[in-house]
Amino acid sequence: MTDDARNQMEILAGSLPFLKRYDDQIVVVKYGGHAMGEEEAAARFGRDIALLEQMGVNPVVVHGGGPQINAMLKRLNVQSTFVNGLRVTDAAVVDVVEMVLSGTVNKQVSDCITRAGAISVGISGKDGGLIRARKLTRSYRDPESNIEKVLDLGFVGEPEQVDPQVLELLIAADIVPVVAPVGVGADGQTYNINADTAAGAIAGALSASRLLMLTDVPGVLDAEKRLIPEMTVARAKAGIAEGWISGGMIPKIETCIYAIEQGVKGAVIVDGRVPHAVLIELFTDGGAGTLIVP
Ligand SMILES: Nc1ncnc2c1ncn2[C@@H]1O[C@H](COP(=O)(O)OP(=O)(O)O)[C@@H](O)[C@H]1O
Ligand SMILES: CC(=O)N[C@@H](CCC(=O)OP(=O)(O)O)C(=O)O
Repeated sequence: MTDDARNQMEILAGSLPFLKRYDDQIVVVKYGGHAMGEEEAAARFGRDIALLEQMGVNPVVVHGGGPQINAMLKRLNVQSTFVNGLRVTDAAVVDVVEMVLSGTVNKQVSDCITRAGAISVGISGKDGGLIRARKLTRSYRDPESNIEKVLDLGFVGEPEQVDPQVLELLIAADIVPVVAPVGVGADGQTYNINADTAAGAIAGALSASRLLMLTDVPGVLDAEKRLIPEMTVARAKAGIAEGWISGGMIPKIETCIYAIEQGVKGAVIVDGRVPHAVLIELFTDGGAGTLIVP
């Protein structure tokens, strides 16, 4: 037997405790638009998810697509801006958001997983009554007048109720669900939901054992740009207040805190551009990225 073959078998044998830990467990993977990268990276992600399914883990993918929406808005000459990592979404923007997320991106992601040998079905939060949304209302203190004001983000929604039945049916049939973060209101209005928020709500509703947030940075970085391997909820909140956690990292952190409060055992922010990021996180002792702990 060659050294290579021996090493390979060592790795396989070493994964037994992790296989037991995650056997039949639900792992929600949030696949950020920035993590998607080139074709080869996406194919590799598909193979990792297919491998998890084959190993007896139940992966559920919730994807983003911020950069992909930006590209389409630019092509169509529609303007949009962000406030605290959330896209201000008017009627024209919400149409483009749904088209890109539930269309192109959703199908690309489920196709990557299916081509890697698992069966994957892409749906949006509007399918099967998965995500009932309501308009997100945020208040902020106006620095000039020091008065509390309500921020109007248009058709940005937050999950009001998640009915995981459709996901449970797919999981029971050994199908990997891929979810686009679009929800529908009681009145039939389509809402643009931040993908991190949607992933957290789905992880909570499914009582997932892990929530992995794949993005384009090594994890949460401190004010000196050093990776923080483990962070308490209190430190995360301080980071937002002090400003060294900003932009798209804010909904990620808020989601991890929410998921932990809902009973998800571990919420991690990892660099999705690193080959096999998902497997490293789940099947090694050290893991990767930033683990948020209570
Ligand atoms: N403290 C921080 N640590 C890491 N990234 C941060 C921090 N504060 C802000 N960010 C920003 O958050 C971004 C990740 O959020 P986002 O762009 O929404 O990613 P995704 O598309 O994967 O959801 C990073 O690229 C970085 O620019
Ligand atoms: C309300 C809001 O901001 N929605 C996001 C939905 C996509 C998303 O979250 O994509 P990433 O995970 O790639 O950032 C947006 O319009 O960009």
